[in-house]
Amino acid sequence: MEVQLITSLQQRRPLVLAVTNFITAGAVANCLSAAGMSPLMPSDPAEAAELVALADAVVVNIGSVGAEQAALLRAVVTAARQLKKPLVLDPVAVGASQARRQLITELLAGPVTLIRGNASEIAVLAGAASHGHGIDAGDEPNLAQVAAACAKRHACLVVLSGPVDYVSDGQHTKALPGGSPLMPKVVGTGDMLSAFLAGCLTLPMAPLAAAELGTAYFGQAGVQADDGQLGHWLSNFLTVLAQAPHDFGKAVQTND
Ligand SMILES: Nc1ncnc2c1ncn2[C@@H]1O[C@H](COP(=O)(O)OP(=O)(O)O)[C@@H](O)[C@H]1O
Ligand SMILES: Cc1ncsc1CCOP(=O)(O)O
Ligand SMILES: [Mg+2]
Repeated sequence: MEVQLITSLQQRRPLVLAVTNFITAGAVANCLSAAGMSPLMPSDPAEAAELVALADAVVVNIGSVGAEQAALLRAVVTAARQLKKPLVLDPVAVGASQARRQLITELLAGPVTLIRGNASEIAVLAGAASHGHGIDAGDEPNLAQVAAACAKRHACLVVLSGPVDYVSDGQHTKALPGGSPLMPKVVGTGDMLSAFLAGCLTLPMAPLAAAELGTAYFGQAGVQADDGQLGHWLSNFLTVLAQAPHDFGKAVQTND
């Protein structure tokens, strides 16, 4: 069932409009493309409404928080809400600066479909103590509760990633093991997961189930891409994503 859904998604090639950051934009575009999705990265707020209208799903990421990027984020988020597109928010390093916290508060004044962040980022958005170190997560306790609290507070789905990923709608929280210890060492894996989940929200299933499927699928692809060498992980991962999903459909199914 899950495998058929992923195959149908790849046949549709959903257009994912992605405002990422200047560090990981290329990796995110290649990840989406390998996974059978069509990436488009906007750069001018003036074209936001037109590009969002073309998109099947939208992901925004606050990794680069300059004034121009903030204007682009506002324009894209506003258009996504007006046009009722699935909208994923990635609060990169939100605990690191006042500017990031302000921007996130502004972007979360309206609804989003899903927030995807690491444990420290989600803790900040849940109003809990957090121990992040720039883009990296610190040690945070009670991860399932933190994910659920964040989902309730912002009335959306939450994916809290890490050695175990937690997917929550505030009422139900699922823990999904998977992934590789190499993944937090490759810059951009979180950004890729956020963008990938935006595309998964176009699946013909409940958004919570789509978020669980997408998170499990990404994690299993991450396991398969691990040959023990950090420098190989990203190219292996693109190769695994580009394979027909039946090649690792079993692993996805047993993860549920
Ligand atoms: N120690 C780990 N073991 C296995 N997978 C991990 C580990 N840390 C992160 N991941 C995986 O890496 C991806 C990105 O998560 P994370 O590193 O938390 O995001 P970010 O890059 O935003 O900090 C997710 O798919 C997650 O499951
Ligand atoms: C290094 C860096 N600096 C600002 S954004 C960014 C990339 C963050 O990517 P990820 O959260 O996926 O590791
Ligand atoms: Mg991140």
